[in-house]
Amino acid sequence: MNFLKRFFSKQPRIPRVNIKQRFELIGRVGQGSMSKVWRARDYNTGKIVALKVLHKEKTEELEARFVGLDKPKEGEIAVQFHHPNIVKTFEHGITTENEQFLVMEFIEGYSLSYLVEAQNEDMRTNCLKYMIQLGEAIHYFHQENWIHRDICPRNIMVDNEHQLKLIDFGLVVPNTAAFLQPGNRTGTAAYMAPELIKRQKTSQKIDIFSYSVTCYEMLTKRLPWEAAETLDAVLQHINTPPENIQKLLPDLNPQVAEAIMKGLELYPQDRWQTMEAMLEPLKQAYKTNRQQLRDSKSKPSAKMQTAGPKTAAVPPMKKTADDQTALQAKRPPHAKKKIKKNDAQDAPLKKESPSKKKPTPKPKRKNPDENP
Ligand SMILES: Nc1ncnc2c1ncn2[C@@H]1O[C@H](COP(=O)(O)OP(=O)(O)OP(=O)(O)O)[C@@H](O)[C@H]1O
Repeated sequence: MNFLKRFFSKQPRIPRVNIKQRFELIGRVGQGSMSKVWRARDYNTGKIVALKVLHKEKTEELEARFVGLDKPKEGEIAVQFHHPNIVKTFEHGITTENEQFLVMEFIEGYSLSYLVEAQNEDMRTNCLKYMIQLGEAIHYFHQENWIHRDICPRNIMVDNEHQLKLIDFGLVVPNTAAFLQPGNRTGTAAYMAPELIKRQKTSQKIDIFSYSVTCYEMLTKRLPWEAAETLDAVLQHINTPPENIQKLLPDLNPQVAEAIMKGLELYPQDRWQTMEAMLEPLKQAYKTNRQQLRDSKSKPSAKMQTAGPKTAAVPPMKKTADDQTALQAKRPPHAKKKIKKNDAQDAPLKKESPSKKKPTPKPKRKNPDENP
């Protein structure tokens, strides 16, 4: 049947690529739940690339959720993005084994999951900058009329130049009426917007919600709710308000705190209406803090006169960053993450991102799939 469909299809035949002939597979990197990713050398160009080969059955399973909607393939979507905070995809195609593959720029760096967990100097220094970069990537996405549907630290990397890059487009859908209809819960449970969990109509505001959860986690190393092991638990936690981030981080710049809390609103109409609008206070906070930092550097006696900006103290950190003053003076006492990030039961298996230095265990899938 599939053969007949393909035979009569008007789509141009895509030439099959023999991966082993075309690429030198230098080593596996990371661990995707939907794919295998290699650091590879492209024999055609001599360049080092990231080669992502999608798992055939899991991809078919995912595509079946969008049956009749003609969802574009991950590679078709990915090659369209041209943004400094989105990984560059050079090429996509089908292997001789009939798997979809993508050829991307290879990012030397870390998974944001690792940085969230490590809360190292890079993270403390650049956290607000990374939040803004991620917001810019999502804003671009939305302007181009897509919904990402899976914003979470696992799908984000930070390169060695401190540039954040969104890397995974497996669940991206067009922002068109057909794809906004209630029903399909695909995504990562702990980051899913309430309307998605409740199988209501969706919009680009589901990304604003996931983005806000991600920012919350970047700052506090924990999620805004108590542990959510299953989708049922997530259903319960969306009925309780998220813990106010300002309570955990009293010295956090209030503009940043309010922006995040508004992004976590239960009802989409109460959230930021656009990513651009949410970015405004974050950028403002960044600017203010740069200015405060400049002022405090240029006036050595200022320290004696005032205690400095309320949000400036970050005692254990090096005081060189432009944006560190926007962040917290101290981490919350219960910063250790208690929450395992699990998949929606009807989503493709999603797990914590591994990182170069700190591989994380695969979460267990607790229940069988629900119908989308
Ligand atoms: N361009 C890249 N450069 C370097 N490493 C990459 C790149 N793309 C992906 N990786 C690595 O491969 C891992 C898996 O990639 P990706 O998230 O795209 O796969 P996936 O199968 O869709 O994952 P999941 O569905 O579990 O989120 C990443 O966490 C990262 O470690």
